Amino acid sequence: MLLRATQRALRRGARQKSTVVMMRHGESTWNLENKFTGWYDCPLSEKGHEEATEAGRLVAAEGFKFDVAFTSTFKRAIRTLDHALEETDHMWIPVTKAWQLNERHYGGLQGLDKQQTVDKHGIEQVTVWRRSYDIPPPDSDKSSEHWPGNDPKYAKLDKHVMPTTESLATTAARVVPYWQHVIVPELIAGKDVLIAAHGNSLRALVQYLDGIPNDEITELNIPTATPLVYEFDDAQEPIPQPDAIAPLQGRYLGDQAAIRARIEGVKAQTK
Ligand SMILES: O=C(O)[C@@H](CO)OP(=O)(O)O
Repeated sequence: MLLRATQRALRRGARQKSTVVMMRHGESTWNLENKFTGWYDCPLSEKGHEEATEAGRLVAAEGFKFDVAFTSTFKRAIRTLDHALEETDHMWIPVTKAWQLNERHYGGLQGLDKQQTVDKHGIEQVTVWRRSYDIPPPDSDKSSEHWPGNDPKYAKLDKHVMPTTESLATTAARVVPYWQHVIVPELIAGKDVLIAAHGNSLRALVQYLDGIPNDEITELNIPTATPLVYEFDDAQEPIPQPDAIAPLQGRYLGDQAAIRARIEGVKAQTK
């Protein structure tokens, strides 16, 4: 019945809008300690749990409804999604945990203190590692706990696709196809989607959605647990939202001045 109604509406040329609310996880224990995290599976800090709960309340206050949710294989994102689902009373919807939405792998930098890394290598080099489009951090050793090929979580996956490091470009090479082949079909089916993921996997996604040039994405930082709302038209193109902070076309929910301060806070993790 629903399918027929949707098909009839599309034949009549009606615009079918879908909503995707995405959020980076709340503060993790390694964010708190200012360590490069990447694929290290640390939990949310106490503040991270509070941030994620507050993010869920902001989404609930706007009355969004969701049909499906996506997150990564990391507990900081999974717990953030749980808080959002609980606050919005959507704990019943199907959740997919996909490694393709994982944080960018930080290679040999994982576990290092960000400021000490600046002190050792200089701010220019560290900014290239953190934010350049296609220059990855040094590789992680394949004998190290930081190589996902040694993690039982990924035992069923082809070890050849498990990264030793990733740039934003190589992160996008897994995030964007996942969006196109798994999430877009949900939008085409008329579903509304909630995503909890990571600073750099979301940077890769919004770069694609908003057509942000490679030399501008370097300036984009995504704050923790701040809902980012995208509306899509019936061609699955983002509809520019009022109050969006350029170059994004989606809008953040919450106090805009506080959000801008949080964005600056992410940038200032290395000085
Ligand atoms: O350490 C990381 O994995 C990421 C996100 O926390 O850090 P950055 O913002 O420096 O890319």
